[in-house]
Order: sequence, then C-alpha cells, then structure tokens
Amino acid sequence: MREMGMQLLRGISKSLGLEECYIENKMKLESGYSVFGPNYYPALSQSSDDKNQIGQFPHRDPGLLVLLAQNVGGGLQIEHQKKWLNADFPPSSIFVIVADHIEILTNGKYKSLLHRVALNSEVERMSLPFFFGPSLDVTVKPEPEFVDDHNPPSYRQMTYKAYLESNDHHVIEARANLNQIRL
Ligand SMILES: O=C(O)CCC(=O)C(=O)O
Ligand SMILES: [Fe+2]
Repeated sequence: MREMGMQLLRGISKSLGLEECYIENKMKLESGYSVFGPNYYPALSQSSDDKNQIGQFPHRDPGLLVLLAQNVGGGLQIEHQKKWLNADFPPSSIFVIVADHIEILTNGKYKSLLHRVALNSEVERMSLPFFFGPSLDVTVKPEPEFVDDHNPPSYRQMTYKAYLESNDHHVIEARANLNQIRL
C-alpha cells in the first residue's frame, strides 16, 4: 500500500510540473504516519426499514491519499459538481481518494474529495481504507510554488499531528476538518 501511495504521489508531483520526489520530501514520507481504519456496514435488511440509511456522513479525509479496498461493491458515493455519484468499483480494485493535505499543500489546486457512504446493499459490507499521511511533525501549509499575488494562501499552517488531534478529546483520529484551517 505504501509503495502504491508513493508512486501515485510521484505522479501527482510530476502533474504539477515539479520534481518526482517533491511531495515525499516535503511531507517527510520516510517517516510518514499511515493507518488502516477498517469499517463495517450492516446490510440494509438487517438494520431497519429506512431505505436511506447512512453508513458515513459526508466528509473529507485527512492525509495525502486514501487507498480504499472493500469486500463487495456499492455504498461509497462521491460529490462531483454538487451531485452525489456512486463510486462503483469492484472488490478486486483499489479506489484512490485525494485527501486534505494534498489540497493544503497545493493551495487548493488539487481538491480533497467529499464523500459519504450509503447502506444500499443487500449484504453487509466491509471497507479497508489506508490513510497515507505526512510525518506527524511536518507543518503542512500552502507551498510557495502555489502562492502568488493572485493566489494568496487559503489555509493556515498546522502540523499533521495537531490537525489529527483537533477534535474534542485531543487524541489522534482521522476525523479532522479542513474547514477549521481555511482562511
Ligand atoms: O467505506 C467506504 O467506502 C469509505 C470509508 C471512508 O470514507 C472512511 O473511512 O473515511
Ligand atoms: Fe473517508
């Protein structure tokens, strides 16, 4: 998973006209903080009669990329042009989500993907996201390559650790909110 994330970040660096190792160097990925955060969603028929049940409310994920595997297809929805689209990817594949810290470091050039999970399946579903993030001590901010007179910084700087801890109970978790640091 780590190697896949690293290759994708090299591609993203190149797509921005930067050297291949740009993101991995800035984010100190040799000591990057990455975690698996497994999810279990019951089948609709087992839970209640409500046909619009939510597995996860709309959110964005912290970190650079999330590499998502699942045991059955159906459930993940992504926002595109103000509409919710089903992300129907087969269990044999990995779905890649661009996360908050790519948006912060590129000053909004890449956008963190808004997504949610619906319980729309007849069968239970498990998903396994791999949250691929910077080193905890890295201060992530819009980098100079993405800031100029027409594009002032859109986000406050913060260490990745502080970002993950910015919740009610001040412990590291993957539920931080990009809106808290928008300028
Ligand atoms: O279960 C899914 O398809 C997505 C999970 C997710 O968005 C998350 O755990 O942050
Ligand atoms: Fe997520």
